Amino acid sequence: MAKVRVHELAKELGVESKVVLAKLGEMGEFVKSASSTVEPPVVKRFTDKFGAELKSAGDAAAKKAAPAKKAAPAKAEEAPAQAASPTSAPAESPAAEAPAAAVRPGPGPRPGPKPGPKKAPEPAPVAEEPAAPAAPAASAKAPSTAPRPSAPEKRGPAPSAPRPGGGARPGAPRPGNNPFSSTQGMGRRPSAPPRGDQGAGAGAGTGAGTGTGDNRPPRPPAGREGGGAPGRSGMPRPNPAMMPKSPAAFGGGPGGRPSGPGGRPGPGGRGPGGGAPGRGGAPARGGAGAGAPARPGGFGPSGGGRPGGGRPGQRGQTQGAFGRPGGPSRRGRKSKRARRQEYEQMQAPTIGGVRVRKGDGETVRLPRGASLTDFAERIGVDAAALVQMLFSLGEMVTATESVNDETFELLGEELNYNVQVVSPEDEDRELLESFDLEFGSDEGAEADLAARPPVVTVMGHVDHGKTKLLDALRSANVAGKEAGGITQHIGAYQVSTDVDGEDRRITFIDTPGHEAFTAMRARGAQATDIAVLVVAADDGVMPQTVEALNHAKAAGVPIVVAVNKIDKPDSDPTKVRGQLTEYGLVPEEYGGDTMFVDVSAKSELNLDKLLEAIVLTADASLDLRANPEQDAQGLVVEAHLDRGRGPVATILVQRGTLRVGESIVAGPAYGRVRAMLDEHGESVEAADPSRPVMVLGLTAVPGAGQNFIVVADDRMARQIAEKRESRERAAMQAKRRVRRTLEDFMASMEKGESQELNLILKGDVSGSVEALEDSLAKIDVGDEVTLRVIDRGVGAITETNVDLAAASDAIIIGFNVRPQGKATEMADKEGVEIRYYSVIYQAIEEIEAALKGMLKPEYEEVSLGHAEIREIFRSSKIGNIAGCMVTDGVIRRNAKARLLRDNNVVADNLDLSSLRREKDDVTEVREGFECGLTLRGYNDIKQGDVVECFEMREIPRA
Ligand SMILES: Nc1nc2c(ncn2[C@@H]2O[C@H](COP(=O)(O)OP(=O)(O)OP(=O)(O)O)[C@@H](O)[C@H]2O)c(=O)[nH]1
Repeated sequence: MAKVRVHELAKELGVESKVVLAKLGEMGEFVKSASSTVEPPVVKRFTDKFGAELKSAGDAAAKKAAPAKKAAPAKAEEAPAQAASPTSAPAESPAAEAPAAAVRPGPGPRPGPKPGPKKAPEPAPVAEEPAAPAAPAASAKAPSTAPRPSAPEKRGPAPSAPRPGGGARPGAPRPGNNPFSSTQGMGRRPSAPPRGDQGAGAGAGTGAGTGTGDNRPPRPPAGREGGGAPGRSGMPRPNPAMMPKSPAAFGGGPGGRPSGPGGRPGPGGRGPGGGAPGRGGAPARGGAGAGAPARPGGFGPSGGGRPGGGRPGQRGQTQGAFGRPGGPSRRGRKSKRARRQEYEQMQAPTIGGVRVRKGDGETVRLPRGASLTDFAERIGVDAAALVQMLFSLGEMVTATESVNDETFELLGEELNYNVQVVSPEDEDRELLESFDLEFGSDEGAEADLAARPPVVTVMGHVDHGKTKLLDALRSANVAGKEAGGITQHIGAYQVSTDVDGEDRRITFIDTPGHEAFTAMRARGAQATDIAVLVVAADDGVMPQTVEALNHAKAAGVPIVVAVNKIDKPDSDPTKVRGQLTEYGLVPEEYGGDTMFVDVSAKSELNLDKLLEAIVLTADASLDLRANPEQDAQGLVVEAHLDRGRGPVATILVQRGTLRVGESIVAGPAYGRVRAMLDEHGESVEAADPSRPVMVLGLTAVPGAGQNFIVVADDRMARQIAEKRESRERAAMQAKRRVRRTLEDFMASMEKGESQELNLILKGDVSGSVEALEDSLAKIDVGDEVTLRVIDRGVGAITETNVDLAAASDAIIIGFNVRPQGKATEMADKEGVEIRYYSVIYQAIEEIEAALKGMLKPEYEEVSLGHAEIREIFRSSKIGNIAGCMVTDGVIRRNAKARLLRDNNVVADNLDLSSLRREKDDVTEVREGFECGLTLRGYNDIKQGDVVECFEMREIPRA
């Protein structure tokens, strides 16, 4: 299904584009204008939702217009019919025939000559004269001038001929019938009915039709022709704002270029008829055609032969004749718009010196990362006004920059809109919905659900043995099952265990630590069914034990406690039980409901008991079932870029079955599953619920915790992925933008600097990059220094990274990755620093130190001592020398000093420039000693004054 433009959709439903735009807006679709395209799924949703409603509204509107439409043709047809009736005067017959024929233009050409000769002889000689000229005319022109109501025969011949522009018959402008018009198109405007309408009205009176009226806005005076007005009266008046900007907007259709006949009509010159609401093009032509015989020397198709020159009525059609661009003059419209704006402005309140129209508290939904321009479009104001408004509110934001949620909230409050920034999850759900997809729930009924293995995450304090335990569980299992199998770390694995004679599988997420767990949860993804809390029996409950426990509890995940290292002599499993009881984890043996298993990862002790406890806990507190038959869905556990295999992602199937060859979209990555491997490196054809597999074939590296979903085809996958990517980018920009108020800006300008550390993070797996970024975000060094991660990614450090770093003064942090190609060389040349790490904490520590190094030093005053001035020696060379007694502390040369008189500071921040004991220059003099000193540039000292000596010392940053 091809994309559809808004106006096409509107036409289909018979409503105005703005109605469709408004409805789309209600649906949360962000469509700019009538010419914007709408994705097929959105169209479907739209028509499902509003189709019926709008269609009926559209029909109603059409019906309203219809009577007028129908009335005219009816009248017209009636008239000829009457005319043709035997009761009519014979003289009228020929003329009457012509219109009759014209009503059905198809046979048009025939009737002309036919009735002509046939009936002409019959009528009385009186009739012969006028009829004769009419007949040929009819035969030649009837088709084009088709609509000729009763007027002609009444008015008779030539003089009134042009008038009958009455041609204004809707059916008249039949394609290809006008021998004079080369431009006369085949139903170029399917909107013939309105034209007919107008024509019917306008033409009736003005004949002048001139077709020229086409693009004109309504001109009330046009109604002067009398006929025009009635014809139009039944119609909605075209809104100037809705008028196309150029004739081209009409598709150059008959309306756009009155063409042919219109060109020649002498009568056409009477333009006003054309004043009829523009589209009267067709009928006008009719009129013109009628006029043709009178003025055969037109310009032909170029139309507007003498379109009244600069008359407004003529615009839009002058091109051919005068070589002027045929576009409508904008003067009139502009002033109208300006007037409207002025009016609106008058009603608009002033905020910070800017007039912006306020809302009525209506809800405006914006995607995260939207810009002021997006917001301005939704509420129909000028983006520049919003920029200015924000500026006055202390925020400096450009119109196209992504704006953060708080700023939108602020704006919403000021302007009385309920701004809803759609959360990424909601946005994603809506995105999938637009493709008729839903993530997160099983399809089908209860009966379709089948039991699935529990998914387990191992958490606990540092060094309590998480990794060791995961390794032990895996190798013990592998050893038992497939001796010799080479296990690979793919981020998750499955083991099986025998519980009550039943073979039960358990899936372990192989990235220990609650960082991975929380990172997933932060994305709204919950992969974990059960948490194994590892506590070393020799160490007991530690801070991270509690943290992990809280995370699991917050996620509502049942906990199994693995009391580890029981092989150690100083282990005390009982103590661990006691400690955890305080945190609400009461062992079963104490009457609680938490299973505690004493294990030793090192000696592989009680591992089977731990597995059993997991299965039993799952059975007792969880209903782990999923539909294995549907299209697969799940989560990305880990992903990285493999040199040989390209992007590789370990995914966990949560429901459905994933098969090789299926199209999937995982976060912003998509592709077709080329191959699937399990933790033993064996290829897998199908992965059922709770099964972790490594998937090859994606186009990019998705992030840990992002969801994946099987879709119908690659195209859909790509569309979803692209949308996600652009949204992610926008959201990232919004997040990255440091919220900087005007005050901040001023302050940093005053300081003459602003300190910012830009980083580019590269890591081997997405999990580590995310963990690093999250941890960096938590470094708090106050407001003076900001840390910005300007780019992050998985894979080697490339020249592009160096390029970006050079351009933005950034440092590149490589975590378990090396540079690629000439990246190092380039970095040296560009002066870009690349730092390599393999331990996260080290990276964080160093960056924190760097940030602190960027802080301006802070000083504190440290009092050194006091000296009382006992005597003053005056020297012409060096000024007044104070003879002092150090009363406490020390007096140090080059230190700072202040002068106190009766305990009041009389001079501050003086420099103690020289210090002597006896005749020797000294650096310091201690309490109880006499000394002579001078204060640089200060001579106003008196006996009894006290010199306080102090130093400014840098305060070490915490
Ligand atoms: N004696 C004994 N030592 C163990 C046992 N389990 C783990 N260890 C040791 O404890 C240390 C830490 O084990 P890891 O598995 O690395 O601990 P971890 O919790 O994964 O540590 P982080 O990854 O730093 O959070 C290692 O030296 C292990 O050999 C055990 O059951 N008994």
